[in-house]
Amino acid sequence: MATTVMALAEKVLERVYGTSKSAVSIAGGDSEKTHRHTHHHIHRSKSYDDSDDDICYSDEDESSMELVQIGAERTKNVLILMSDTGGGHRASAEAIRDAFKIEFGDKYRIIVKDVWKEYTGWPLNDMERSYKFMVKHVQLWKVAFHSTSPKWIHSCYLAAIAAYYAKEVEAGLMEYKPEIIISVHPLMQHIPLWVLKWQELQKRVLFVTVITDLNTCHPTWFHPGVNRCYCPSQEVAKRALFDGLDESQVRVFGLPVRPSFARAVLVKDDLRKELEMDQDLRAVLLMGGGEGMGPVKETAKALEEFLYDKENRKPIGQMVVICGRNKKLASALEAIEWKIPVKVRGFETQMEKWMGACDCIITKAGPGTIAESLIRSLPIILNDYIPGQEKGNVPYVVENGAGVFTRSPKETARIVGEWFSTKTDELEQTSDNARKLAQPEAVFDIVKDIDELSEQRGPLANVSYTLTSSFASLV
Ligand SMILES: CCCCCCCC/C=C\CCCCCCCC(=O)OC[C@H](CO[C@@H]1O[C@H](CO)[C@H](O)[C@H](O)[C@H]1O)OC(=O)CCCCCCC/C=C\CCCCCCCC
Ligand SMILES: O=c1ccn([C@@H]2O[C@H](COP(=O)(O)OP(=O)(O)O)[C@@H](O)[C@H]2O)c(=O)[nH]1
Repeated sequence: MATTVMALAEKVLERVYGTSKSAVSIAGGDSEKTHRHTHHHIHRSKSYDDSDDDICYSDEDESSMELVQIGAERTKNVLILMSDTGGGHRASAEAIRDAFKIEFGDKYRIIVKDVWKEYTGWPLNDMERSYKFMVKHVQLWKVAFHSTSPKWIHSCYLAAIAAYYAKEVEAGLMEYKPEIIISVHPLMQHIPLWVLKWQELQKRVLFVTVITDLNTCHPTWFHPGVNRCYCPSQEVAKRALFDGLDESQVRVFGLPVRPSFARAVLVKDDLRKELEMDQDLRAVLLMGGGEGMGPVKETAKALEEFLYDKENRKPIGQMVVICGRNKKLASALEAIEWKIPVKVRGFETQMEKWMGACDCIITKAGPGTIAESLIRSLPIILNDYIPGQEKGNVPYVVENGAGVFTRSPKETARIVGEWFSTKTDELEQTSDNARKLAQPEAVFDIVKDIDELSEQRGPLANVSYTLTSSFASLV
């Protein structure tokens, strides 16, 4: 079945691009099918001299693309492919960018881009909105997630989209002239890898995937054509091997979290002063990912009740609510007169400070927020998860003793109330467990491994593209 679908999809591609002398593959791995094509919209002749490692694509026609290798010492371009479907992909992309800068200074030029959004059309350029809509209607997301899990189904969808947008994606990739491409998104393996193969660049451009889901991730993350697949946990690594990746492709370092979490020395008292919080009361951080999802308002109201000592008419705790990009939620919460100290914030860029100033966190099971909370040793109450990719994050936290799961706002507030009064030992124990699970160095291990891979490739990897304006006009 998969083979038939692939063959059909390739026929479509042939119609779109004509016949090319380069090898074209759509799905990769076992179901990969290669054809010989001549894409007549790029007239080029290739000269490649193995003996001195010179790579040179010169144009038959000056208006074409030229690919020239230059000195080994120059800055290498690294393109990180991401999309703002949720806040986690951008956070991981920025973490990788910052770690490259810290470790290697100017050796690499890092570009973080949603190439789909900038270069393609519907549905690829509208994934943020579609995703937001789908996760609001969770049953719809559940069906979409699970029904696209079989390889033949998602390969077929992606091949059809590739047939339509390959030229645009190619233009996007060429613009940034990457020697290394890092995908931090589940839907950004197949199409770029196929374009690289079509361009005969697969051997020269390093392509790695950094998975940002902790457990039950979608199989589109796993593409056998990658040079490396960085898995944040052993659970994900097992899935990668099961889906056909080779052990030599898989590395497990942890989920990449911004270096400001790993490297900063933060003192709670100083942070509370800086953030104008109460110095003495224990603090709970309440959030719902980059989009402020989940039962945030209901939980805030319940917390107000449980963190207020009615007998003595004084608060026993304070609360910080980070609403992310959910402006409606922020203004609704700001309009409430609270009995306890409450800070309502919008999208915060220094999450490490807010987490460092608090004693526990309530959040939906977003992998980024979980990994960051573990680094800050915050006991976690998970109050929601997106079906599919976030479901497995719940046992990851709960079974490791780093937190609890409950969907009930009242139960959540009761647990926080106890942690702040009669069960402070439990709070500390959970905090210790969280610290043990944290992998603050993951992002540095990932960039060091990428650097090593790139060094191993030697000067062959030092490819530079020259994209002439007339090539651009062809795409
Ligand atoms: C015969 C069966 C028919 C079934 C019909 C299904 C129609 C297909 C429609 C939609 C495709 C759904 C894609 C599912 C793949 C999901 C891969 C995945 O894990 O995506 C997750 C990301 C979001 O990232 C996560 O965010 C989390 C927090 O919110 C958390 O941070 C986590 O770490 C992240 O991984 O989701 C996306 O990016 C989804 C983008 C949705 C695009 C919707 C486009 C719909 C329009 C047309 C369909 C185009 C077909 C796309 C091809 C997809 C092939 C798999
Ligand atoms: O105001 C905010 C809210 C969230 N985040 C970050 O957004 C990411 C959210 O990722 P997660 O995987 O938890 O959930 P998603 O938003 O992808 O659903 C985390 O790194 C958060 O620290 C942020 O920087 N500022």
